[in-house]
Amino acid sequence: MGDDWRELKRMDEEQPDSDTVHARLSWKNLSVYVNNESQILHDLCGYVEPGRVCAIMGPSGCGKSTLLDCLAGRTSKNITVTGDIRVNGRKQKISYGTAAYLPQECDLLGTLTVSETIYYSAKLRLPSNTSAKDLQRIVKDAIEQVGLQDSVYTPIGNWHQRGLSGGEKRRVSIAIALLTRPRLLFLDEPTSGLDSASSFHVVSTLRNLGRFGRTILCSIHQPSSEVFRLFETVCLLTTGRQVYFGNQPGALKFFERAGFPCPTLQNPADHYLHCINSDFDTVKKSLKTVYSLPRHDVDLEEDIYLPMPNVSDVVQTLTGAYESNEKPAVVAHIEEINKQVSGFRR
Ligand SMILES: Nc1ncnc2c1ncn2[C@@H]1O[C@H](COP(=O)(O)OP(=O)(O)OP(=O)(O)O)[C@@H](O)[C@H]1O
Repeated sequence: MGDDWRELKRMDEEQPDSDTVHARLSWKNLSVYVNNESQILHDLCGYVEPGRVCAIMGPSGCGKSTLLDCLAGRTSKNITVTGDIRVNGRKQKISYGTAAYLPQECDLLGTLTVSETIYYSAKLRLPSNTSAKDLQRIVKDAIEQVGLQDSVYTPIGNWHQRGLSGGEKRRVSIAIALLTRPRLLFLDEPTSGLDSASSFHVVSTLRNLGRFGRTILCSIHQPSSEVFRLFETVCLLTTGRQVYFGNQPGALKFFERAGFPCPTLQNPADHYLHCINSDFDTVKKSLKTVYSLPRHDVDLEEDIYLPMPNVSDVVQTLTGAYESNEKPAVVAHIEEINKQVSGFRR
C-alpha cells in the first residue's frame, strides 16, 4: 500500500487535476488461456475513448468478467494473457489511482452514513498528508458526482436497520472508487440485482461521469432498452468470441445486414442476447418434448417461443460477418488512436 500511496501522491503532484488527463484504452489480438490449456477469450480487439461508456455484454460464462479483469490488469495466477493492451498508446501497467475496479459485490458498513462511509474510505485511500480541506472537497465532489447529496446522512443500512436502496448503495461504491480520481473505471455488473429504474439511475450516473472525460467499461447482463441506449459502445461476446464491437446504433445495422434484424418494438439488447445465447438451444430441445405432449387447455404457439434458427448457426454467421466486415475497421481505428496518442503526455 505504501508504494500505491507514493504513486498517488506523485500523480497528484504531476497532474494536479487528473480528471482532465484522459485515458484511451485499446486491446488487440487479446487471447486468454486457463492453465496454459483451454482458451477462454479468442483474439479480441476493441477500444474505449475518454468520455465513453462501453458495455461488455453476452450470455453467462462468455468471458465478460475475464475481459474486464484482463484490461484492468487483475487476472488470477492460472490465467495467461496474450495480445496487446495499451493505455494512451503505451503498454503499461495500470497504476494505483489511474484506474478503479468495482467488483459485483462491495461490502459497506451498514451502520455508517453515506458521508461517513465515503469520508473514512477517503482517509484510507488518499495520501496521509492530504489536508483536511482537500479531503472534504474530494468527498463532496465524489458525493455530488454520483448524485447522493440528498442522502449524505442516511445510514447505508443492513438486515436490521433500514437504509439506502440497492441502487444507492451501488452509487456509494462508485463514489468510493472516484476518490482517487481514476481516469479509467471498470465495473463488473454494476446493475446486477437492481430493478430497471435503479439500473437506469446507476448507468446514467456512469454516463454522467463520462462527461468528466473518464473512460468507463462495464460488464452488463440483460439491460432494459432504456439502459442499453445509454451505452455508446458495445462489446458483444459469446463463448469468448467477438460477435460485435462498435457503436451502439451500429449493432442494429450489423445484425440486420447479417440477416437477423431486431423485430420492431423489441429491446435490441434482448434480441442480440437471444441470438447468441446457446442456452436457448437447450431450452428449445426441452420445449420440443413439451410440444410433443398432448395439449390440454394451454394453446402454446410454437412460433412465439421458437422464432430463431439454432443459436450455434446464428453465432457462426455473426462471428463470420464480424471478422470479415467489422473487425478490419476496429483494428484500423485502434492503430489510428494509438498513433495519435503516443505523442501526448499521459
Ligand atoms: N481463473 C479461472 N480459472 C478457471 N476458469 C476460469 C477462470 N476465470 C474464468 N474462467 C472460466 O472462463 C469462462 C468465462 O468466465 P467469466 O467469469 O469471465 O464469464 P462471465 O461472462 O463474466 O460470466 P457471468 O456473466 O456468469 O459472470 C467460464 O467458463 C469460467 O469458468
